[in-house]
Amino acid sequence: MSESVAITAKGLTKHFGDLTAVDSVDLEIPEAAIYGFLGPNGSGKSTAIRMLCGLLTPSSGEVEVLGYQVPGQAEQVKREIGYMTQKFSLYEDLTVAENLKFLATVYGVPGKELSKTIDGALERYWLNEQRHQFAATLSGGQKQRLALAGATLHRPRLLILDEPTSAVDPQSRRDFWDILFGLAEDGTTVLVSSHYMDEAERCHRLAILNKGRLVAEGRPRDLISEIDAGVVEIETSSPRAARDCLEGIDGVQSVAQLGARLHALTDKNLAEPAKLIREALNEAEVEAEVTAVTANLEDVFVVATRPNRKDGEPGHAA
Ligand SMILES: Nc1ncnc2c1ncn2[C@@H]1O[C@H](COP(=O)(O)OP(=O)(O)OP(=O)(O)O)[C@@H](O)[C@H]1O
Repeated sequence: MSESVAITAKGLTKHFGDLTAVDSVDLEIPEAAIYGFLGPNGSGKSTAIRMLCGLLTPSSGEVEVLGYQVPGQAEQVKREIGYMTQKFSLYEDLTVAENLKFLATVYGVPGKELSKTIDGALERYWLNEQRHQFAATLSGGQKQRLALAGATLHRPRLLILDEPTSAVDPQSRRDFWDILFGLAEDGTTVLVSSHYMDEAERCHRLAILNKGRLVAEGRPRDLISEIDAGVVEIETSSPRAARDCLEGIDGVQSVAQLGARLHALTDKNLAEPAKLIREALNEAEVEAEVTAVTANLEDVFVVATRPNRKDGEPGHAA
């Protein structure tokens, strides 16, 4: 990954009437990085991304993208970006190759480069065998690769992906990410919003937003190692009783269900968090296996987006 900066934002803010959708966000996004935006529904991810690439005018704040000032030079930026949303927006009654040809023409790819561009895209996105197939008949993963091929035909320096893999199976999601890593290696900066932790974990860097504010930022492994909490895993056949018993105990910040297990997030300064939890469960006669564990990204997310009990504001984990 190169160390140059692709995007700098200072005090980025967007109001919609009385609502502050994005609130004084400062960001520095490295060039050729896959940069993730994670946050609950309505936390401002899409609004922030759209402002960062010049598609939406900020209420206040400054953004520099690929050397251009936004919003002043937003038109120049638009030529450098590729945009793909979760909704499949290509023509279902055209073949794969016809869809790409249409898009290449819209992007102004010169006639003599057309077939080379399309052949290159079919190769890169593993769609050669489907080139004469109607888009409507493609699998979810193939449609998604076609959408990505379409969004990158003009070789954008910045690629925006809004929840790109919400409709595909895990294998297709892995394949898709392999392609993204290839694009980043070739120098493309990728902004991706997601609800999936496994997807967020693959990003080079992450911004976690909550109620429009940046509440954590960094490399996933650093966010995990610097988490402002202890994590205790609880395996029990009575998760509800365990939660009821633990919530509200001094030193326990929150209890969240992760798959079949519970994760209790405890104050970081507790000497023996597992002992505290074990004793509380024993006293309440809830049978459970209790172990102190290393945090994962979901724990980071819970800590970063939890309401701060004292003032009702989001907690700051960064
Ligand atoms: N054009 C708009 N007019 C009014 N309010 C808007 C507009 N666009 C977004 N909002 C509001 O701004 C807030 C942030 O929305 P945004 O779509 O950026 O969140 P998000 O984190 O991307 O959400 P999701 O994960 O659900 O896509 C929400 O409360 C949303 O309703």
